[in-house]
Amino acid sequence: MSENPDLTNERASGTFETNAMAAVIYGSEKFAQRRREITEAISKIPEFQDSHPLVFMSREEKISEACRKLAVLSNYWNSLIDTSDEEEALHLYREVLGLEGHPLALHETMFIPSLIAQASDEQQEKWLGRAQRREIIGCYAQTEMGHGTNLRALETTATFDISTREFILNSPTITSLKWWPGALGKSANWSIVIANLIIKEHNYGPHPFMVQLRDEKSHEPLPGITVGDIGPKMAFNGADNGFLGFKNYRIPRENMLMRHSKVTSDGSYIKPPHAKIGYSSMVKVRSRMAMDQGLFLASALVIAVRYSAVRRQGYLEDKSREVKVLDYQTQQHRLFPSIARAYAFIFCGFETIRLYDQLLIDVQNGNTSGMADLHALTSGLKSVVTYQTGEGIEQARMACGGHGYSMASYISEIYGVAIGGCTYEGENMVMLLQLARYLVKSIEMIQNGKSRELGPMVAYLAENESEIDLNLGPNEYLKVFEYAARNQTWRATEKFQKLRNSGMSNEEAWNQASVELTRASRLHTRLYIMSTFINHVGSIVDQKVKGVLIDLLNVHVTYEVMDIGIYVQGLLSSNQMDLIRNQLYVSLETIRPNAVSLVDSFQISDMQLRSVLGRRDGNVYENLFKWAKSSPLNKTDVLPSVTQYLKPMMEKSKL
Ligand SMILES: CC/C=C\C/C=C\C/C=C\C/C=C\CC/C=C/C(=O)SCCNC(=O)CCNC(=O)[C@H](O)C(C)(C)COP(=O)(O)OP(=O)(O)OC[C@H]1O[C@@H](n2cnc3c(N)ncnc32)[C@H](O)[C@@H]1OP(=O)(O)O
Ligand SMILES: Cc1cc2nc3c(=O)[nH]c(=O)nc-3n(C[C@H](O)[C@H](O)[C@H](O)COP(=O)(O)OP(=O)(O)OC[C@H]3O[C@@H](n4cnc5c(N)ncnc54)[C@H](O)[C@@H]3O)c2cc1C
Repeated sequence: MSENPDLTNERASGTFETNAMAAVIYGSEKFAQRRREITEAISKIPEFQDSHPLVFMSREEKISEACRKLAVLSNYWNSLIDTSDEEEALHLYREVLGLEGHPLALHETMFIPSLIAQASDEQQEKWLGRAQRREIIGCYAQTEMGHGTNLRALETTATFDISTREFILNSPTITSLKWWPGALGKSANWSIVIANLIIKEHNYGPHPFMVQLRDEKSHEPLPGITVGDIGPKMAFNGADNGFLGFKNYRIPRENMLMRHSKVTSDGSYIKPPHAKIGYSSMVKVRSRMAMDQGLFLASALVIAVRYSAVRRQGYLEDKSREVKVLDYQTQQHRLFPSIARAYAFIFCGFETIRLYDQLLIDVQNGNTSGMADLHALTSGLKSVVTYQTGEGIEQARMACGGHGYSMASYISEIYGVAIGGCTYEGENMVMLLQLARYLVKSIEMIQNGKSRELGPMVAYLAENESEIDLNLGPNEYLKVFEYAARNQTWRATEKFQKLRNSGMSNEEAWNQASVELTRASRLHTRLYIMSTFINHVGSIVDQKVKGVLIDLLNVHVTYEVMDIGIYVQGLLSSNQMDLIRNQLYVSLETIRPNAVSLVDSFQISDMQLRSVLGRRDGNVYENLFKWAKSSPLNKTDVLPSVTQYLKPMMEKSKL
């Protein structure tokens, strides 16, 4: 069937090449090209297609479907991608497995990275190759039923038995059961388990252990292990998040991951070079989250923007033809700032992935000085991007009206998966407060006359306000954001200090200032996102692409500043606020002809999108009808439940 002419016209009105834009989004022409090649190659392999729409499947069917595809994938793996390239691998996973989770998700995102960061060279020799070849399937078991956030209160123990040189793992209470780890329930046969290291009755706190859970031949749980699935979730139902308990389960001493902390055979403990070095797997995932969430948001926007360009409802001036809903200013205001955020998140994502890779090298060379900075940055970023992604996806759903609420749009699934990110890898409020600790310390340095020692990301906290001339462009908006973040950070810190100086304990003062502190963290992070966006656009060579991204940046800076209006009242007059508001409306109009091309540029395939509304060809209505007819409820005209219950009820009522 040919493309819907409304979309053809939209594509014709674009002022740039989508391939050139994709090269900017994905960091290089080479990777953008590789993505397309991988997508193209997969589309020719029929076994990778869903056997029927995932949304009609039960959990068991979804998991089985994911396993089927993984088995097929293992035959093609080496021919489809450069296996040493993590980004290619993740693209392949996204295309084939989608976003609902699968048995290898945690293997790739946490198990292998934990081995790389935490296992000694000998341990890597033993396990890493096996994991990379997928001879074993691993997961990351840290969270317990009773504790996820407060890692110091985890209850699982690994007690060193000096006589046998083994660790004995135990789950002493119900609340100590590991609870949530992805792929633990039914798929993984090995796990990195975080347990309290106990030697001669001294608790050294949480440490990572490599633990075999299931027999490698029969896949049956090993004696001493209780393991299973935790049941259906809001989303991610293609994944078997699990529970795990230990009863006097013994593992060799060599199974404690010993790159950094060590236990010798006589039971001596060797400290790591940094107390939180064992948390690196979390930092790794957090450093990926801006990118992953940017892509979730992008997916919802591809659907909503394409659909809005073919959906006609109501009239503007021309009463002879209904208007595309994308032409309404309210629709543009609902969608375009989110397009800008999706771009901004992806740009930040590439930056934080690069920073993590550098940190990993530094730490392997004994330099842990960058850990606190990256922890603070990624803590704030994961919190802000997950929250704003959730907001943006929900707006995208509403922008699709009634059909957005149907699973045919697939937006609800994207939403459910994306907002999981507000919780996993550290609950958002908790992580904002981690960043706040860093910000408060920065203010204390300024108060102690050490402004010069501040890192580049917080140097603005020591600056004075300057005059703002909004006609000068994005950098002036950045100054507005700096003002807001600086003011709020000082205000929150001073509140905390005042409470503490009044005699309150440090903890209670912190608690009573915590809402204000989280606000400071959000503003600081949004400033970082904006400045990364500005820097990125500044570095673009292709002038057509750059021109459109400047337009998109204008949407971003004006929208973001309007959104934080309450924090800039002392800086901007109401006339200046009106000016910004009007600039935003103008920016929405400017970007309108490029809206479809901007979302096309994400190059997210129909196969991955799984959305009837977001189809690239825009043939929504005929496919919506086809999709509804394929619903299992429509297999028969009369359901057994009607025959069994409703008919007798109606018959009875007639009497
Ligand atoms: C193949 C896949 C295909 C596609 C992928 C696509 C998309 C991806 C999609 C889905 C991913 C799927 C599933 C998600 C998997 C989820 C996994 C998990 O959730 S794992 C569990 C995560 N758990 C957490 O995040 C727990 C949160 N809690 C903590 O991190 C800590 O407890 C907390 C930091 C809150 C406090 O720690 P605690 O030990 O109590 O600290 P303490 O108060 O003693 O000290 C604080 C002190 O330490 C500093 N610090 C803390 N953490 C770090 C760190 N990581 N690095 C450096 N420093 C750290 C902190 O700043 C503070 O310092 P100061 O005292 O202020 O100096
Ligand atoms: C989809 C998904 C996948 C997951 N995958 C894994 C996995 O693979 N492996 C794994 O180990 N875990 C996994 N988890 C668990 C996840 O990491 C935890 O649920 C998460 O870290 C939050 O911890 P919690 O559940 O204990 O929340 P809680 O800490 O109980 O949060 C409840 C409330 O208390 C508040 N709160 C808690 N502490 C503080 C504080 N100090 N200050 C202020 N407020 C506070 C929070 O902000 C929140 O509002 C997964 C979770 C989900 C949803």
